[in-house]
Amino acid sequence: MQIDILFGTESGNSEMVAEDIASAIAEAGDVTVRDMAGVDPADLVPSTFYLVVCSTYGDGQLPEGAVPFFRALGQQTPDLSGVRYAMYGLGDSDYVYSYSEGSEIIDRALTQRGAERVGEYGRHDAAEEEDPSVLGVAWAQGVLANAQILHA
Ligand SMILES: Cc1cc2nc3c(=O)[nH]c(=O)nc-3n(C[C@H](O)[C@H](O)[C@H](O)COP(=O)(O)O)c2cc1C
Repeated sequence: MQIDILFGTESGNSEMVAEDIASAIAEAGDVTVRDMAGVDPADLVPSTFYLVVCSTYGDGQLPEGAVPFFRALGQQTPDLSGVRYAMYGLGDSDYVYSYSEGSEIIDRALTQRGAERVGEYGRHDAAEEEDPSVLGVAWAQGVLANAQILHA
């Protein structure tokens, strides 16, 4: 199955995580990594499974790279029925009132357009010690195994 990893980043962490996930799951099928900044949400299709990796900036805002994608979701209102995705948010719980909100903004916008979120909502907290890629790879492998896209 085609797996498309979409990252939304401001300072590069989400891109690094997306690339590391792609390397780890390369045997699952055709895996691509794309910056959300260059993705038209109207082009998302049910035959592809999407892994979305997105950080939070400002105070609960989208990272710069995710803004055009979010705007296009609101302006074009594409019908994303049948599209399945899983979400991994990067954030920092020191931002007590806006922890991981950027990914949640994208998550809400996708479900409002009819897409279906699948599996565990992954999160990396920069206030903790864990490596975002190690957690992200384990998250992706779990999601893909549960969705029977990747065999554990
Ligand atoms: C200026 C700034 C603002 C941030 N604001 C938030 C925030 O509101 N909520 C949150 O959960 N994390 C916040 N973070 C943490 C980032 O989401 C975290 O460092 C993440 O790993 C960055 O990923 P990126 O490099 O892909 O953008 C902020 C980080 C910076 C530097």
